[in-house]
Amino acid sequence: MYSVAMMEEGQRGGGRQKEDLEGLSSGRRPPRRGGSPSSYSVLSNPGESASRGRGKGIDLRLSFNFGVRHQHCAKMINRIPVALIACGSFNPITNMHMRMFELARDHLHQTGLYEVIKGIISPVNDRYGKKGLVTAKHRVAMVQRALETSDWITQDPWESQQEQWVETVMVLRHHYNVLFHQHHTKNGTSPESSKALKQADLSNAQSVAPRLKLLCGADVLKTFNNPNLWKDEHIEEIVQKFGLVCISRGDVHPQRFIYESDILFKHRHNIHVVTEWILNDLSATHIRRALRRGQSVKYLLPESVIDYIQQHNIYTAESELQNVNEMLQPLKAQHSMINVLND
Ligand SMILES: Nc1ncnc2c1ncn2[C@@H]1O[C@H](COP(=O)(O)OP(=O)(O)OP(=O)(O)O)[C@@H](O)[C@H]1O
Ligand SMILES: NC(=O)c1ccc[n+]([C@@H]2O[C@H](COP(=O)(O)O)[C@@H](O)[C@H]2O)c1
Repeated sequence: MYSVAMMEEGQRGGGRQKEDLEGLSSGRRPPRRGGSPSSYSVLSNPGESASRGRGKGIDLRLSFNFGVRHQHCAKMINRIPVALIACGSFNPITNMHMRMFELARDHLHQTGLYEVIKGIISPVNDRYGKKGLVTAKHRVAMVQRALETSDWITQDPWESQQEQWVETVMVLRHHYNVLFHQHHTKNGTSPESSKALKQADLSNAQSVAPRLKLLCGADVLKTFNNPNLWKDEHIEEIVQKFGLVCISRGDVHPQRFIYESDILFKHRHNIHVVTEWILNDLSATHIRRALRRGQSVKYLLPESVIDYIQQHNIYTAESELQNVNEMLQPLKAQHSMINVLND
């Protein structure tokens, strides 16, 4: 069902996204939608961040925020709704994981094409087999605490609750189906009527089914290169049918991997590369190491997560030995296939 409903962005709208991306990378303004003179500068509005999220403080910003929010909503009309999903270990979740969502949302809004409607964090299944991976029960609880401060990023433990490790494309298919059904329930439409609407113009934005894009760091894009880790047809499905938002990580820039891969290059217009200019090398591995050594991790992850880690004494020399002699599940599957072929 989802394959009918989804389409590569570059195939629609006469390649407008391509223009937008080129416009952005060259510093040109992306083309405006609906002729509004400032429709792309949604997030450059100084009141914007105050109008999102917190919003509980009663002060003079209230009336100002109302105006800004109203303006913000007006600017979001006719945009393609997008949900972003990040799959990973989150062992533990760090500030950078949440920042990744903020960077991606800013970027997509600034294209003038999309409205990001939600973020989803999907912690990997315990059977993934990664060294030092603590149980999903703890990783999910930590993500839950971290997300208390976000009004748009959510967590979905579906992946972690499956019997086995699940390939990322399956996770995307599952969440796309959920989104698709939620959309129709909300609008009181049938999935069939939406297929026709998808071909129609975007003026009826409420009726446009949301897209789901995979959000990841450049290191994940780099692993696409490893044929034992990812199947080509899965990579193709991810970039063609869903789309990718990839954040640069340290000095790892995704453009090279896109250029060097035929599949990624072919679907490059469905890959959004976002540069994080505020460089930091924050990773869950660094956090676990510091914790094992009794060093402070304050300001690298939310206080509520640090409290949880301390209460449950999660990261120790022992926990780091989890799966130490294990092969990653995707490699294992490939390995057994090669053995069968050799027999
Ligand atoms: N500093 C960062 N910059 C950009 N992306 C990041 C950063 N940290 C994590 N990510 C991204 O977040 C997602 C989830 O990552 P994951 O849970 O594996 O965290 P990690 O910090 O890379 O973990 P580990 O150090 O254990 O490998 C991945 O797509 C990863 O690329
Ligand atoms: N073939 C696949 O679908 C495949 C292969 C390797 C990793 N992954 C996913 O990528 C993410 C990587 O997480 P880590 O960076 O923590 O290893 C995980 O969610 C994992 O399930 C998927």
